[in-house]
Amino acid sequence: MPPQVSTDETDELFTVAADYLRKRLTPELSQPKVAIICGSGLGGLVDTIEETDKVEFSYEEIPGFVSSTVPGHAGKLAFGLLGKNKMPTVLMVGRFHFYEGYNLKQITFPIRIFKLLGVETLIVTGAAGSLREEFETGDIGVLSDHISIPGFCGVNPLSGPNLPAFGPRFTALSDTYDYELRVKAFKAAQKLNFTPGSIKESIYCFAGGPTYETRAEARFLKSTGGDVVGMSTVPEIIVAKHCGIKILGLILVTNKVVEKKPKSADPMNYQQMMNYQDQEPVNHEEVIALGVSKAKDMKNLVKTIIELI
Ligand SMILES: O=P(O)(O)O[C@@H]1C[C@H](O)[C@@H](CO)O1
Ligand SMILES: Nc1nc2[nH]cnc2c(=O)[nH]1
Repeated sequence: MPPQVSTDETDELFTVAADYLRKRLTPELSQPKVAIICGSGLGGLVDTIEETDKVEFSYEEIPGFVSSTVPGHAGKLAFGLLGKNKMPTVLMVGRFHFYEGYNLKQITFPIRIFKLLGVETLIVTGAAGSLREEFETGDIGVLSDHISIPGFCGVNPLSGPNLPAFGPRFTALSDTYDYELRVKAFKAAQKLNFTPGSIKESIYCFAGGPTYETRAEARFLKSTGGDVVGMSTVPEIIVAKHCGIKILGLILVTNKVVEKKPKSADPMNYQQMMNYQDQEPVNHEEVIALGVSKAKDMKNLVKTIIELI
């Protein structure tokens, strides 16, 4: 397991990164109010910013940032004005994942930079597998809560020395997902005439990845009360909550998690055992393709939510 505490994590490092960006932006763009993290296949969200307004930085050039290594995650920060209300916004086009070998401090480093730049609202997007019959591929989940499986084992981005400049040692997560923002998400979907039922409140299970679930793990996750499962989102959300940023989580259901089992399997019945195997394994290409095909809906949704803020 990668080390949990990066030795170079100090208030100073965050300040260096924030100053680096501030110095290269106009006053209007250097104080974003909203930050958006784009999940797998959802990098197209950056097109919601007018080309003329946009200023981009590759992750490699920003002090303290690591690089995106996953296909479908471009690896750049884009600043611009978004929507009719010209909201100053910063987008992370591509995120970092635990399974890339980064520790949770590295993954969540950008969140505290956003805080220093003045961000008040974080919209986290991502791809996830559905654990429930009623969650179809292509549906959008508005996160109402999460279950962090690594968190139960002490794998938490806030472990190690606390940075009091950002928040307290102990952080309550019972009201992590902002109610008003969730209402705005549903209002925006209504305004955009989304098919009723295609956007639902969801509980996100965070699993470390990079493996997708075994059938038994899928059944276990389902029994925990989770609706969808993914390999990201929660670390960033925990750090944002710690430093007092309001949070909205939007998840695109890219696949059904494989978990089917026969009701009464007879191990000697060849035909029944074949049925047991009839669900196709999930793959990342399928996850990205679904993200790209629903990018327009996600873009419109995010833009409309921001116009309601
Ligand atoms: O970054 P997100 O959470 O959108 O990406 C999901 C989780 C894995 O990175 C990948 C699995 O296909 O999609
Ligand atoms: N763990 C997990 N992450 C995903 N991301 C997209 N689909 C899935 C999935 O089925 N399982």
